[in-house]
Amino acid sequence: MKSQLWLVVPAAGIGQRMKAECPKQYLKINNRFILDITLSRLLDNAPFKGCMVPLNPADHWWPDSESAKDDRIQTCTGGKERADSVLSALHALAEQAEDSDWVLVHDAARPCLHGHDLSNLIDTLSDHPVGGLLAAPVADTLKLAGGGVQPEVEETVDRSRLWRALTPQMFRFGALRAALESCLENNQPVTDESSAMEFSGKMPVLVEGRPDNLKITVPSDLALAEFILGRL
Ligand SMILES: Nc1ccn([C@@H]2O[C@H](COP(=O)(O)OP(=O)(O)OP(=O)(O)O)[C@@H](O)[C@H]2O)c(=O)n1
Ligand SMILES: C[C@](O)(CO)[C@H](O)COP(=O)(O)O
Repeated sequence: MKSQLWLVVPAAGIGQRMKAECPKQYLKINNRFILDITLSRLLDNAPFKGCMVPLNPADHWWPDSESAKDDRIQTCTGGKERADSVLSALHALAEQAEDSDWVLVHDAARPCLHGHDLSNLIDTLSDHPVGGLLAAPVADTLKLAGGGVQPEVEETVDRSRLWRALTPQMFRFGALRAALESCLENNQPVTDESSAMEFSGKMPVLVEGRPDNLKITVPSDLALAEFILGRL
């Protein structure tokens, strides 16, 4: 039987680095919540069986979103860290998904995902035993900072094999769930799904994606995201 494709969009963060009046996923671009833009760009461009969005328990914006009225989308309660929220979503989907199904995880804060990158990731990994992630080769010279209040260069790092991890990241449902459970049980901090799979001994595939798949993180990212979306 063909593996189904599930979508998890972690949206339970508080956007501390954004220093905004609301969590950044509820800031607006062209009068739409960033979360709604992200979800529509995913759900309208790939055949997902279902979508789970972990929300912050204090989230009171969701009922006013377009997505709250979309019956393709379910919600659950997120956790302390992003990995907790993703695992919470996998637990919420456990009755519906098979271990061999694919789950694609994409940050709510990345609304600029290009449809070609989404379909290329899915097509590239569809027969792969492990899965992988969108990523972009590092284009800048990288410096390793020394200690101290005014950081100084300790060394210049060889960037020839360094990539920036993006999202979506796509793995088999059962394997990702087990990998995240193991990391969290062992207090192994992970900031993306690939790290959890790596800790379980796997080697996820790097699928090159557009560097403008921006994660809105700090205030200056908002205008940049608006510009990028205007050109997609
Ligand atoms: N406990 C958390 C933390 C983050 N996220 C989500 O994970 C994505 C990427 O995380 P990040 O950019 O770090 O968002 P925040 O944690 O909100 O940002 P900050 O670290 O500045 O607070 C975001 O869509 C965020 O909503 C989540 O679902 N649950
Ligand atoms: C998942 C991610 O977007 C890949 O780069 C990144 O790790 C999220 O990190 P954050 O600190 O939760 O923003």
